[in-house]
Amino acid sequence: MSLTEDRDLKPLRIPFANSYARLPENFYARVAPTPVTTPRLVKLNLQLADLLGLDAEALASPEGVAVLAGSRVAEGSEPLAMAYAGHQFGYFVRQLGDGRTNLLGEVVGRDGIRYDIQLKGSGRTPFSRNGDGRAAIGPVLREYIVSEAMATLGVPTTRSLAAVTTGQAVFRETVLPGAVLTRVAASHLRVGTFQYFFAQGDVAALRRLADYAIERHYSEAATATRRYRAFLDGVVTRQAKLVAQWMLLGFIHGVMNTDNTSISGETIDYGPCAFMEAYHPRTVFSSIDHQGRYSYSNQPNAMHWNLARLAETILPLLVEEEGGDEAGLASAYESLEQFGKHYEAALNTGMRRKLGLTTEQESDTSLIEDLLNRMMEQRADYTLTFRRLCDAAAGAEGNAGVRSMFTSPAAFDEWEPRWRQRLAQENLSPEERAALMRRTNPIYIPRNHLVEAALEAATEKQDFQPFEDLLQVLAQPYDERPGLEPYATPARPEEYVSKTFCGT
Ligand SMILES: Nc1ncnc2c1ncn2[C@@H]1O[C@H](COP(=O)(O)OP(=O)(O)OP(=O)(O)O)[C@@H](O)[C@H]1O
Ligand SMILES: [Mg+2]
Repeated sequence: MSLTEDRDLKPLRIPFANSYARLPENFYARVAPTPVTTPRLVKLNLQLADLLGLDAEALASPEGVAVLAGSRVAEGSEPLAMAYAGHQFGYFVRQLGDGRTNLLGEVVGRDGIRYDIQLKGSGRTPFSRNGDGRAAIGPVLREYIVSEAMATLGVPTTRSLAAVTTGQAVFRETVLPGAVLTRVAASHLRVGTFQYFFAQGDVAALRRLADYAIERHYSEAATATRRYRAFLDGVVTRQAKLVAQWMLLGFIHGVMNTDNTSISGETIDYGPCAFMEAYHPRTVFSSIDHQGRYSYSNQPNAMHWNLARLAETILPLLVEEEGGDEAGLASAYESLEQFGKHYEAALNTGMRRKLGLTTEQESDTSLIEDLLNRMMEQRADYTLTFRRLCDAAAGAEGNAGVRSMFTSPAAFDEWEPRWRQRLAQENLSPEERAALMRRTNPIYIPRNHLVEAALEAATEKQDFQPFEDLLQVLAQPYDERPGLEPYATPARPEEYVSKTFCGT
């Protein structure tokens, strides 16, 4: 990138305003990133830098790149690795923690929100266990692509500020180029952070952590009569809405462990994630998820389970707040019960919108289910079916695209009259409806084979052009452009399934 060759240096100043580093010492380990040999900037997110009030030119200078690679600690940075525990595929691990990431510090963005700036892949920490503390270029770019695509699609998520290569090899099944991702989040608090102190029976730390989370993310809870209940309600509501958004986009997180479930309600940790292509509720991408624990349709259950683990950790606070064991427990249950209601509401509203409906009728649920069942039987591409439905909404002459999604188009033809009858009960013109639908059903998502191709070019040939091209297309996911058909098309499933998505 030519910006790195700029000799006219601007000093790098990051206006850190750290709060996590003020918490007690047992919340983290103070540890600086490990310097690397030859850092090289692959990508800098100019818009995000601007939102954070950071000087992009200075970030792209050799000094800035050294900071982004972890070779240099910027002034005001108080690097640390956060402590956390977590249930991984249902099994509890008392101590995980940031084994390959360093929180550099926090900045307050132009939007007034406080953001963590964190390096991922920046070397060993006291939480590394047997890991090397590093990340390979492929997974770093996958996280960059998918997190930024999710942000553009309006899904709460961690963001990607930069990707740099380290010049050092990492050893996985093969030797791979190493890289560091600069990740930005409203915070990196996880359900697992609460579990860490719960496992130690440290109620004082839990209270401190909950108060910190309330101040940072749920200020409305601070003034509530039952602040910890209000906090739990807040997390439950945000996570229910988040998972509904994933479902509406066909997004499969892949590794919904409690340490990968954020308190802020943002999507975090893009490991074995993928967008579903042929619709099937039981789709799994992670090669280690043999039981389908984190399959597409199990995501709401998995999240509800994770939230129950959170509720468990703050039970002592709820008991105190309610003035008794039973009342405290009842409060936790009541809060968790809200998950289904919020999830269903968000899902149904979103699904109606996908179908072009602006009003609500009870029979809509069965209309949606009927379509999804037909899509499942016919292995119809999830994203494209809804997108081509927008063309059909403009008039029956636009049916060809959506019909072609079904192996047997009769499956669509049988459903279509039901849908058209329902549409006729609303007062939108076909053009208005199609336009509305095109703003909710993306045409471009991070197609798995394109993500893989971009990662492969970067890994094998240090060719970052496919990565750049993909990012550019994904920056306008709703706006269908001529010549970009390959970006909208799935690979043949048999080509795709042969790849595994677990490289971290
Ligand atoms: N190469 C590695 N070296 C050291 N620790 C690692 C490495 N890879 C993963 N870990 C640690 O293993 C645990 C689980 O890893 P997981 O893949 O969920 O997280 P991650 O992708 O490293 O990070 P995050 O959740 O912050 O996105 C975490 O504690 C993580 O820090
Ligand atoms: Mg993780």
